Amino acid sequence: MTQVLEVTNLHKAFGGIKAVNGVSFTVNEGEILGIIGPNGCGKSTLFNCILGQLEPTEGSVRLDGRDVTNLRPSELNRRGVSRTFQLLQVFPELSVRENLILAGQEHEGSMLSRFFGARDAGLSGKADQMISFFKLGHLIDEKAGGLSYGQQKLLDAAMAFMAGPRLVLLDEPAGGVNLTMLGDLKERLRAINAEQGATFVVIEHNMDFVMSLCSRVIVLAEGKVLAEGTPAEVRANPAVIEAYLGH
Ligand SMILES: Nc1ncnc2c1ncn2[C@@H]1O[C@H](COP(=O)(O)OP(=O)(O)OP(=O)(O)O)[C@@H](O)[C@H]1O
Repeated sequence: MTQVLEVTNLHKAFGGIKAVNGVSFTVNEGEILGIIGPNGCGKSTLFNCILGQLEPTEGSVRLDGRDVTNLRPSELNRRGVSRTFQLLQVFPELSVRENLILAGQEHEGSMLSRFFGARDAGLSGKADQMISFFKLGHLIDEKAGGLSYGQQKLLDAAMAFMAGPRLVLLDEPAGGVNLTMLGDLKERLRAINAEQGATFVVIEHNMDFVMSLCSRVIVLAEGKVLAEGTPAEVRANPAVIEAYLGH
């Protein structure tokens, strides 16, 4: 099995707070890995250390066997690592298609696109593919700001996959999304995984969403890995029930 991501003994302290305290895990090619845990257990800090937004105090991050610890987010993006944010990053004044083209341009490192708008640069074919894949065809020319919150989340996910990246990290994709859209989002994420072999890691509070989407789940508690396994194994783990599920 090919390992896409390997996190080894990662630590991040903020003064006396050990937000991430010796976390190690791997993500295999084509896998959907879920990371769950109670509020404040270190999920976002872990993501931000992997993505170059925070400098780990200790430990390493490898992508396809190469050390990428402390690389800047833009460099990681060029190497095929993409992410969504807890708070939406879509551009409300731009159309669905323009948002997707812009996401593709940013992957290619053209931050100038932020200033000069979404020029095509050969990306519209790919944008149309994503629009059809994420079933956004009826909204193609709508301004992103006019979409429902759930539709914007779908667009946000489509933007992260725009560059056909090696690895996508999804930060609470289900947050604030209604049940119908949640079903659509899950179905589309499953499909992109099955049909395109996309590898991704999902941080999520919504337990049902994680348990039904992910092939493997890691449970964090107080900055450490408390448990790891299939959704069924994790659900049955007494330590997990005590620390998280029981609340
Ligand atoms: N910039 C920071 N400065 C100081 N402490 C921080 C900082 N960022 C996070 N922390 C602390 O680190 C710990 C882990 O926080 P983190 O946001 O990573 O948890 P989380 O699991 O993502 O929480 P949530 O589910 O609420 O988003 C918390 O105690 C938090 O208060």
